[in-house]
Amino acid sequence: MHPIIEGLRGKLIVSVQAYPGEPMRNPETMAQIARAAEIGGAAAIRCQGLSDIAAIKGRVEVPVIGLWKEGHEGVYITPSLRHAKACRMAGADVVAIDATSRPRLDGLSFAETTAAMHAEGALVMADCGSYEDAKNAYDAGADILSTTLAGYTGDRPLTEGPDLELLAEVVAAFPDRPVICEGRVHTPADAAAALDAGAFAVIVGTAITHPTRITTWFTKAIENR
Ligand SMILES: CC(=O)N[C@H](C=O)[C@@H](O)[C@H](O)[C@H](O)COP(=O)(O)O
Repeated sequence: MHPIIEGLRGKLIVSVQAYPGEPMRNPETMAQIARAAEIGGAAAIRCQGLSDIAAIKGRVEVPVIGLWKEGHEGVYITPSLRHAKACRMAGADVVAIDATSRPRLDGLSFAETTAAMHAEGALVMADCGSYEDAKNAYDAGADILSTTLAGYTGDRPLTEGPDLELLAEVVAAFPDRPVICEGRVHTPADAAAALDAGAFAVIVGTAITHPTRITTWFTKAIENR
C-alpha cells in the first residue's frame, strides 16, 4: 500500500469546503480551518477547488485529498480528466473522482480516467454511490474506495447518519482495498461506528467545518422542542 494511504489507517480525515455564495468561501479561510483541523488531529484534509487545494497544501503538513466540483447535476466531483490533472497540479496528494457510471464531461469512463491518473503517478480516491460503483472502482484499480456519494445518486436511501450498510457491504467484498466512510458522519459516535464497521478511515465534513449547517441543527432543535 502506498505510504500516504497507509498513514490514514484508522484515522480521521476532515473535509474543508464552503459552497458557492457562502461567506467562508475563501481559500485563506479554508486554509485556516484546515490547519485548525490538523492541530486537532486530522490525518488528512479533503478539499475542493484549485485555489483551496493550493492554499491548504501550503498550510498543512498532512496529505491533501483534492477534488474540483463543477456543476450540480450528474457528475460534478472532478467530472473530467482535465479536472483531475489540475487537482494534482494544484497540490493534491490524492485526487477524489466521481466513480459512478453516469456520463462524464469528457466522455471517458472512471476506469479510463483512473488509468490516465495512475500513468502520471497519482493516487485516486473513488467517490461511490452504490455497491456497483465500488465494484467498478475496484476493478478500475482505484487506490481508495469511499461511500461519499451514497444517498446522492438515487441508488441508496439518504440515511440520517452514514450509510454503514453500504460501507460494510463494500468492506466485506473488497477486503484488500481501503474503504473510507464519508457522508453524514455527524457525531464522534458515528465516526467510531464507521471504524467498527470496517472503515479504513473516516471523513467528516459538515459537522466540523460548516458552521451555518451546524447552527441550524441547534436552532431547529430549539424550535421543535
Ligand atoms: C455529496 C457531496 O457532494 N459530498 C461532498 C464531497 O466532497 C461534500 O459536500 C461533503 O461535505 C463531504 O463529502 C463530507 O460529507 P459530510 O459533509 O456529510 O460530512
